[in-house]
Amino acid sequence: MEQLRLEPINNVNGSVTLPGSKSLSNRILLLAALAEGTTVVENLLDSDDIRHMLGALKLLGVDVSLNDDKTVATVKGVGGQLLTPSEPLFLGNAGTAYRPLTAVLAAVSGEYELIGEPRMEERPIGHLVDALQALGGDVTYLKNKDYPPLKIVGGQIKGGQVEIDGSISSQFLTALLMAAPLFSGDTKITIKGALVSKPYIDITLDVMARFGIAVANDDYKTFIVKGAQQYQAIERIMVEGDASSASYFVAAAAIAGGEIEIKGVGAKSVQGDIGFAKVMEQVGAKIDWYDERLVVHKGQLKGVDIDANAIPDAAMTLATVALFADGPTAIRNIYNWRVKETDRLHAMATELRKVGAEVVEGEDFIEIIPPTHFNDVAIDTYDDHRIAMCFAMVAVGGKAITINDPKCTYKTFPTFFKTLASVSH
Ligand SMILES: O=C(O)C1=C[C@@H](OP(=O)(O)O)[C@@H](O)[C@H](O)C1
Ligand SMILES: C=C(OP(=O)(O)O)C(=O)O
Repeated sequence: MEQLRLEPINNVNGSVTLPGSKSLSNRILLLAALAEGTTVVENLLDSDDIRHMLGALKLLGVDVSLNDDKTVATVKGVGGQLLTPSEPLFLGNAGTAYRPLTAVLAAVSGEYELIGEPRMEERPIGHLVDALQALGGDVTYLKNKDYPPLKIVGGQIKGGQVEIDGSISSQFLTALLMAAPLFSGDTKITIKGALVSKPYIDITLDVMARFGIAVANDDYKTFIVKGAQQYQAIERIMVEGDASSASYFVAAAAIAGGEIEIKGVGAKSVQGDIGFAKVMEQVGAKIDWYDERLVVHKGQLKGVDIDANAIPDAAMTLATVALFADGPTAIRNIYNWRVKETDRLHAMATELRKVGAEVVEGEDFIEIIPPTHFNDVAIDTYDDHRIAMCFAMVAVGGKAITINDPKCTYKTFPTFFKTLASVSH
């Protein structure tokens, strides 16, 4: 297994340009593919999750051409007419590809098999399949009920009234919303239970609006989408920098600045994970806010007790910032950490303890008491990009650490360690 040794970093300083947002890149690619007309996508993320969406679109007959560094895509929209692919669509462990494609392919004519990595077969999708089946969609499980892989015979959905459970993943509602304009009739979606990760629905509604589809949103409880509509291409669309990826540099500057300028997200971001920067202000970071960038300086860091339901991805970064805070940190309302790339609650608790922290792992929360002594250990990353990136913060805090399988960062941020090195002194 590959390992990356990180020696203690004394100071971070400089400027970072973020790669494009994963959540925006995959939404924009899918809607551009379905649209009438050609869309040019700029600042596209080049990472595994996007590669899986691009691979699927190719097999579905969509013409997408990329520039040399794969950050500009020209997508020739097919106006909702996709091909039946010659082989199953392999979607890796990319939730932002698997879930939206499930709903969209249930809505358009054709036969499809959606497969993924072994971990994808452990990530639930039953709430989405229940809703699609209730609407008359032909979606069946190829192995275990409620989990991928799936077989879909598309083109059966007329719309109507449907409930969807929002308590495990917002991606199910995102998927249904994105597919609903393709149903033959209007759809009224009612949320059952709590809606987790709510800001991701704002990203979905924003991207749909940019491609010409309005959704009536009654306080995130019901959504009405008109049927038999076409997405309309956008001549040029720029993907914002990734706000979840920004979290590592916000944290690094707060722990060891210097000062880091982070270009690509700021006060005007459509991504909920920008909220992490607000949490870091509570922790003690000093942040200057601009529309599309942040400048972050070191602060005296203190423990906080927060509800992180709205920022599940970025909140993982807080768990390693907590190692350098005065006093304990609690991160609450994060049950769905358990159904992402790995059981993140258990994995984070295990690795934080290895470093020397005292940790309480609750069913839906984690509490971290900073170490009195840091152990120089090798961090297992569980094929989870965010665990690898979070634990780099140990080196930023001046303690040596080894990261096992560092290339797991390729899921969303292949250049992460290089970018961190560029601001490390
Ligand atoms: O819609 C999206 O782009 C995402 C939604 C979130 O998932 P959940 O809604 O499952 O929490 C987030 O964790 C994921 O990385 C991306
Ligand atoms: C949960 C994540 O990914 P996915 O889009 O596969 O759900 C993530 O990137 O942290």
